[in-house]
Order: sequence, then structure tokens, then C-alpha cells
Amino acid sequence: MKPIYLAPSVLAADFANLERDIKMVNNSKADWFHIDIMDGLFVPNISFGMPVLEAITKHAEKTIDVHLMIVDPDRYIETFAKLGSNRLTVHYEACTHLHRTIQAIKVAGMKTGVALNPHTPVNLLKDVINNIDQVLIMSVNPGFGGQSFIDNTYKKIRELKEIILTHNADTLIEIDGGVTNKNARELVDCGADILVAGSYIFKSEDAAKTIANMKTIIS
Ligand SMILES: O=C(CO)[C@H](O)[C@H](O)COP(=O)(O)O
Repeated sequence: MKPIYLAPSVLAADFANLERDIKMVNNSKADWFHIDIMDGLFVPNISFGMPVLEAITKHAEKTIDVHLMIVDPDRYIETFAKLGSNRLTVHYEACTHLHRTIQAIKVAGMKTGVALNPHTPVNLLKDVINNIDQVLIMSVNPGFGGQSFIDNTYKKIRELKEIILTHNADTLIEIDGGVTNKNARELVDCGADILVAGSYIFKSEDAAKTIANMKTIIS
């Protein structure tokens, strides 16, 4: 059985009690930390910057999966590596020279990811699929947590899986936005390998229990 990774999105954490929430994830059955960086340009929202990321990576004891929702991400690749990112995802729509950006992420020692907005077709990644460790299919329009899941995502996962198999690639498929225990199983059945969930976990009464339930559903 292939491993399925669950990555709680720190965006939905309680920032007044960030250290507590990070420790909760450390001690839970979650696999990774998912960290959303938003610049107010690529998306209509600003999340947080380097000092907060540094504070998170200082306490986090699991893989740090960083999703950059920023324009011209090449400017900060080395900085994110230095701050402890293990996996770095850039947006297809934000990279003029995507192949070069992917190479730079690799050279900086991180796993490479490319994210697609809901309107961007997966077949645009055919020529780079063998160079990418993960493709992040956005299942909401990026910028905010707590939005409703877009159903077209299931079709995109199946199409992407086909491309990965055809190219004999080992790229993982990550889904982010509106993920709950209601759609988690179907996402995995379609071919998803990594599920990101924010509000559903952090706004629940017992976040560690919600994580454990989701892990049971997707395993
Ligand atoms: O990055 C996002 C939006 O840009 C995601 O939606 C966020 O990571 C997860 O939030 P939620 O599970 O509440 O949809």
C-alpha cells in the first residue's frame, strides 16, 4: 500500500497559541506541516513572512511543506531552504521559466513542487513531470482557508495520475483546499498522495482526534 500523507495547514492554526498548535501537530498522527506563504499580489491575501516561518520551523518536528503563493518566487528559493523548508512548491502561473525554477529548488536541496490553480489544466505539466516531486492541485481558488471544495478536482487528479503513469514518473499528487473527512477517501481513490487540511482540523473541537480520524479514513 502506498503511503498517504496528511499535512495540516498552519494557515488555520490559532496564531495567538501557535507554539501549542505546532506541538499538537508534532504529537499527532499528521505526517507533514503545510505552510502557506501569500504575498498579497499573486493572491488577494497576505499570510505571514520569514520571521513567522522561522518560528514555526524552530518548533516543528515533521517535514515542512511550503506552498508559495507569491509572484516571482525565484527571489526567495535559497532563503526558504535556509529557514528549514524540506519541500517547496511554486505556482505554475507565477513562473515564466518554470524549468529553471524547478532546477533552482533542487540545487537548494529541497523537494520540488508545482501548484495549479483551479482553472489551469494538468496537461501543461507534461514536459516537466519527471522533474517534479509533487504537483499541488488547488481545490479552491488560492488565498483563503475555509472555502468550499471544487468538484472538478476529482477529474484533474485522474488526468494527472494518467500523465504520471504514462511518463513513468514518481511524482506525488497533493490536494489543498476544502479537504474534510467527507471527500478525503474519494480524493485518495482518484490518486491523491498528500492531503492538506486547514480549517477542518484546526477549527474542530479536538484537532489531534480529527487528524487521527482522517488518517484512518485515508489509510
Ligand atoms: O492555501 C489554501 C488557500 O490558499 C488552503 O485552502 C489552505 O491551505 C487550507 O485551508 P482549508 O482546509 O481551510 O481550505
